[in-house]
Amino acid sequence: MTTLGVHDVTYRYGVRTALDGVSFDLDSGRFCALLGPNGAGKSTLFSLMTRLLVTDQGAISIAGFDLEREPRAALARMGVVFQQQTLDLDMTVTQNLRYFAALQGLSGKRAQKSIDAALDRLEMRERSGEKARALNGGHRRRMEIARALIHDPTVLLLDEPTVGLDTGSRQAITAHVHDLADTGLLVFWATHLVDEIRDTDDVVVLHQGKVLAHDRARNIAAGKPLVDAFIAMTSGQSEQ
Ligand SMILES: Nc1ncnc2c1ncn2[C@@H]1O[C@H](COP(=O)(O)OP(=O)(O)OP(=O)(O)O)[C@@H](O)[C@H]1O
Repeated sequence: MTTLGVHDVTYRYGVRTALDGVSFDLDSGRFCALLGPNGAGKSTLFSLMTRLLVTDQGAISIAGFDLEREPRAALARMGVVFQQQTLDLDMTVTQNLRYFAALQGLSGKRAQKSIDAALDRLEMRERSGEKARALNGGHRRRMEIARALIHDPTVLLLDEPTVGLDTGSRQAITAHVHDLADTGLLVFWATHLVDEIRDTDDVVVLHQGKVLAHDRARNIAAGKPLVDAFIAMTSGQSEQ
């Protein structure tokens, strides 16, 4: 069964077409990069998947639930890390996570068990008593990923999660999230940074609102560095 299905999705901001007939299906246990240059439509697609935006053109399904017809069930199967940081810096790591767990209807021992498991997955347990403000950018991001996992989602969406991080933190987060895919989660990771993608990852290349390619990274690269294939695909096409 398709874990994340996007079928013929179109979205316009007034006269500007941000997404134009976008379709792809993704399976569990995979890391899939949504790769596109600035303005490709990545954030618009994420906003549609999280229902910050809605469209009547096309359909999105998550873990078998249609986002339009069964939004609660669909959204409950998804964990999201937005591009902008969304932590309360004056609360500790655990307090931030407990607050989010409560929003998801988890409390008491059940919440604590989920919080501990999520912290362990991101190697953040020993930082749990620290205020978010005391953490560096990389650890704040890990905490946001831990938070997105508390309700045990099927799909983890991350919108350019390494923006603003130093090289070491970027590499650590990218590696952690690849490990999550190995545990059976579908990870859908928007980026314009080709070096975050491994040969064995799936890639959806988005440009000017259209899917240019959907395949394993090594197939898209076709024996060249992926960055060369990406530049060749996305250059030489006029802006809308
Ligand atoms: N609120 C808006 N009003 C009008 N046009 C918009 C709006 N938001 C985005 N767009 C346009 O829609 C297109 C897709 O933008 P989007 O932000 O989804 O791309 P992106 O791939 O996420 O880019 P970035 O990497 O820069 O965030 C762009 O042409 C952008 O200018």
